[in-house]
Amino acid sequence: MSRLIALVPAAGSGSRIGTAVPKQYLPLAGRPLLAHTLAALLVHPAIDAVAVVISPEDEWFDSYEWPQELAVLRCGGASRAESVANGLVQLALDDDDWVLVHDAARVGISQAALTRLIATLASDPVGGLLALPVPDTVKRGDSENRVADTLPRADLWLAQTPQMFRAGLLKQALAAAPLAEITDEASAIERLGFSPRLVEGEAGNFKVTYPQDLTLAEALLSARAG
Ligand SMILES: Nc1ccn([C@@H]2O[C@H](COP(=O)(O)OP(=O)(O)OP(=O)(O)O)[C@@H](O)[C@H]2O)c(=O)n1
Ligand SMILES: C[C@](O)(CO)[C@H](O)COP(=O)(O)O
Repeated sequence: MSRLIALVPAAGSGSRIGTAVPKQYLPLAGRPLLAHTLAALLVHPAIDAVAVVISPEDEWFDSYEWPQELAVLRCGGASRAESVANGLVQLALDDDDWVLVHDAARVGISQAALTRLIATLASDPVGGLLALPVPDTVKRGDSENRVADTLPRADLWLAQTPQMFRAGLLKQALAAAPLAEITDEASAIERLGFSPRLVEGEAGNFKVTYPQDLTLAEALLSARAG
């Protein structure tokens, strides 16, 4: 029987948030940011195991206590895609196993969104991702920040994570892709000619990217804690 393994890339530097402490270890509602993301995955009943990819140079991870069942892979690479590809190599996976890749920085992932993704993709031949239909009018800008035109948005979605694919297909896709150009798993799969399924995500599953996102994330997590 195939398994479902969550893989969390957490080897980034958080350059856009610009803090001395790397983004994944910033304190958020009483715990390092990464701990919230891992906790959401570890409690989901359909997920068999959770692995985190950290940088080989990481000097922070060992300062905290982590759940014993967490697999820690110290093989992060120069880009997110490289960290995911390296992590997949380290895990002993069957080609049929599902891999659910989720950004450490998306702390707001809910159990309901995880269940929706996993249930929708269980019988899908390709796999897919959480994504949000674009809610605003979309403008293309020119080099002087003036509007060049307004784009039709009916078919536009904002890609979130988790992104869930069979291990064999994902490994093949990442091995064939120019990793420096790949910003998510789905785009590597697309390059093989497949069309990943879009499953409706949620606004709370945003990626903590800029300093102001921390306030939002803290409010979301505190509200959920009750
Ligand atoms: N070489 C890298 C770069 C990113 N990531 C991870 O990929 C996720 C999404 O990346 P992003 O939010 O862009 O994080 P950073 O790369 O840390 O941020 P920035 O781009 O602002 O430097 C994060 O959980 C991050 O830790 C990773 O594992 N390895
Ligand atoms: C994978 C991702 O979260 C999808 O939106 C996103 O591409 C990762 O962030 P980055 O800024 O591209 O590293």
